[in-house]
Amino acid sequence: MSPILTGPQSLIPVSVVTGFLGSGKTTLLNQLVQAREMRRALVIINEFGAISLDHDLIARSTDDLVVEMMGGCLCCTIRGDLLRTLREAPWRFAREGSCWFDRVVIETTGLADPAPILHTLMTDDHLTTLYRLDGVIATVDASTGMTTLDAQEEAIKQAAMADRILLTKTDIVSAREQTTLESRLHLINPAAPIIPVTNGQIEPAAIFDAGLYDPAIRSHDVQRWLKTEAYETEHRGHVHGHHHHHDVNRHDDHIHATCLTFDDPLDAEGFERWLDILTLFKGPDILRVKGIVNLVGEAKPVVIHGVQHIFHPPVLLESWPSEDRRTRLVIITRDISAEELRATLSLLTSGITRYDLAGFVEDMLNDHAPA
Ligand SMILES: Nc1nc2c(ncn2[C@@H]2O[C@H](COP(=O)(O)OP(=O)(O)OP(=O)(O)O)[C@@H](O)[C@H]2O)c(=O)[nH]1
Repeated sequence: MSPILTGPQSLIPVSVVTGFLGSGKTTLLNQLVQAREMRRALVIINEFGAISLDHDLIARSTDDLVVEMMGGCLCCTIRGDLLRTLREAPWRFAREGSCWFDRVVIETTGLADPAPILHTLMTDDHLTTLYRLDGVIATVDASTGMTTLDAQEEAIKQAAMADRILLTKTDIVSAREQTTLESRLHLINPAAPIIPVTNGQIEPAAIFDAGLYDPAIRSHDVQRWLKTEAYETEHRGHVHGHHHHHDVNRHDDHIHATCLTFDDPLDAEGFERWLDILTLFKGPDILRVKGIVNLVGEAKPVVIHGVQHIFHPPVLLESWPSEDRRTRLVIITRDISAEELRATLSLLTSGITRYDLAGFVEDMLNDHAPA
């Protein structure tokens, strides 16, 4: 390599896109990958839970630049999957003997604590000879951001560590709600510009090439988190926040993902009723519903997105992304067990009786009754 190309600028920039469940990371990536600046980007997606849908949902034209990682929560597998993927990528994706990509974008899971990810990117001996951390981008959902910041520490960390905060879904909140959330975000992270973004539409220049990530200009909390991470890595192995475990569907004692598949097409009415009742009674604890659905009488697949109490308009895809025509749902819940969720599935069957429904509603209410 010519000396002119050595130094930090010759390293491949890595951007980390973080943001809580359903806050619009994939929507943003789907827009970004269309941009000229992203032609030679390697995109690494990680998803929480055993069934992966993002890979099917990301723009088809980008197939060969998307690498997907499975196996659970990215903050836990950092030592394994991500590290290995990044180390191997230059030769695994070499074309005619040289590294083919000139940028890496990593989408974290919505539950990822960014600290261990950033720590690894900044300190791993091998990675720092290949890559430089360009920037951390956090998406914050304007419609559910406040409740999320109240309930989930991960969301605060994500916003605090970002160089840029992208405030998504401002199209569905009032100006007042937006301002209140912006003020709170500004307190959490005074250094990051807050950029409103609708449906992922933003110029890549506005978020890339932020310069070397510099924790020194981040808040004291961020420095403390990064230091804690360094300490824990050195002294105790990788332990942070939640228990280490091998169940890919579990994040901590409260949050876990349930994956449901249905071989036969679903009745639209029953399906809708089931979703309605779930959100009505369990709304705040249904953190995320994501799925590709095969409905009776509809040849095209329907993609559904729920984020807490908000159900986004379903989208009809032009065609099935693969041979797999089954309905696949991922439901991420807080303090609702997979068994409880499965028990609600009787609502999906069309021949439901009033009695069943009443019983179900009663069960839900009892669950919420004070002990
Ligand atoms: N109205 C509106 N909806 C949006 C906007 N951005 C994203 N959405 C919708 O929000 C839902 C979730 O978006 P995703 O991009 O899948 O969110 P995500 O952060 O990738 O979700 P996870 O990977 O599950 O954490 C989808 O239905 C999107 O269409 C926006 O700016 N406005």
